[in-house]
Amino acid sequence: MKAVLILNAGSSSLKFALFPMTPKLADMPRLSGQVEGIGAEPLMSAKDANSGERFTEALAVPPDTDVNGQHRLALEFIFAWINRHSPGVEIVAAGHRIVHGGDHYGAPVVLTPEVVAELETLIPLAPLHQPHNLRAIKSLFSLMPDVKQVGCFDTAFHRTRLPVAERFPVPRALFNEGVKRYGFHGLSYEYVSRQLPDLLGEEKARGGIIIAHLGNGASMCALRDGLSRDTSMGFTAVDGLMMGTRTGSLDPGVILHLVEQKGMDAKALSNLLYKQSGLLGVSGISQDMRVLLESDEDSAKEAVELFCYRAACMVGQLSMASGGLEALVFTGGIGEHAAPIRARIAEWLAWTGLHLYPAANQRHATRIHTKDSKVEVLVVPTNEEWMIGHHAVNLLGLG
Ligand SMILES: Nc1ncnc2c1ncn2[C@@H]1O[C@H](COP(=O)(O)OP(=O)(O)O)[C@@H](O)[C@H]1O
Ligand SMILES: CC(=O)OP(=O)(O)O
Ligand SMILES: [Mg+2]
Repeated sequence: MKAVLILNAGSSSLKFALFPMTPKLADMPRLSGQVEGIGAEPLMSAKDANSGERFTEALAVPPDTDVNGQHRLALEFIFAWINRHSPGVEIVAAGHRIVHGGDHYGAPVVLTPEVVAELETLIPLAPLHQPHNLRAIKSLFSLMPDVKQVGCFDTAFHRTRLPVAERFPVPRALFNEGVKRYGFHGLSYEYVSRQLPDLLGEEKARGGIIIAHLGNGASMCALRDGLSRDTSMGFTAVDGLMMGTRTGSLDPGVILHLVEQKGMDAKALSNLLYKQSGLLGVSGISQDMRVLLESDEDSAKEAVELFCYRAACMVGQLSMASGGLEALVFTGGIGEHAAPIRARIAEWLAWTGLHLYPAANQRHATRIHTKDSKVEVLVVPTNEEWMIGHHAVNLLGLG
């Protein structure tokens, strides 16, 4: 059997899928799974669709292994598992999520060592993702030198954003050097937006839509005519919404204060903004929404409330770019699975006439709004892996 291997390195997870080519890309993967909790307690869960076997195992991580080391272990663990579960499978292509494509890459690309070298220059703009994305590609160069690899960019979907949504109010010279708003989670938005005509009808799907991708990394995208018009993340994936460990938007004066009054250098700041803040920083307990929702601590409740408030504010802000709000769509680990978070965000938005139907929300139904809600509210599981596979097969002319 021929198959396409997909690797999707997120900030706290490494997801994989092996899609059969039968002869075009299958809808469902033969093997799929992820190591989640990278940086905390990595746990591998995977599924073999052929045998129906499900597999879960905590990774043995030597003490003091940093996030990079944990991502490396996760990759080795996944390769070994795929090897054991894919006798008779011929991998004919591989597809990767690459978080930052910079100014140069606006569409999927066949990966060569030269392309990877160029993408390495963007590591400072996506320190939680780009190194892991590129490590997976380089590992496959040596493990499967004959297999063509395709890179798909999180930034690409936002190329249609409004020109005004591209700029920061900084001197022109910086904009010309590439200091601009790119946006991320584009593969997720592309996958989810493709489902909307079926779910909402063609006409409504062309209207003002906001997709909320709430995972360990979180962002929102304003769409009109099915295209990205603006998004909450900017130059880097630390902007916008509050996240698992990232601040999201922050008064730049806070950074000046930390440098001038506390003598923090770039490394310390990066650590604070990307790794010590967000849900983890405010709660002092965990970056994992599941843990916070179960906690009775006031600090956990405060972190959850701040997450929801800032998410609701962003819906208000982005409704400008989408020219109204016909539908709000939840996706990502939190968006798909955390009913209390969807409910609290909806409460803040009640003034718009948006109302959830609690029982539908509780069971994570596709449509979770009441009959009289002025805004449709959907839960649509994302599938970045399928989207990457689709692009890889098209670009390589395999399907
Ligand atoms: N049942 C659940 N309830 C609340 N939060 C959940 C649930 N399942 C997953 N999550 C949250 O989803 C996050 C991971 O989202 P995901 O989109 O997979 O992450 P990544 O950003 O690494 O791709 C976890 O950190 C966890 O907080
Ligand atoms: C761009 C980004 O934040 O990705 P993730 O949610 O996978 O961390
Ligand atoms: Mg993700």
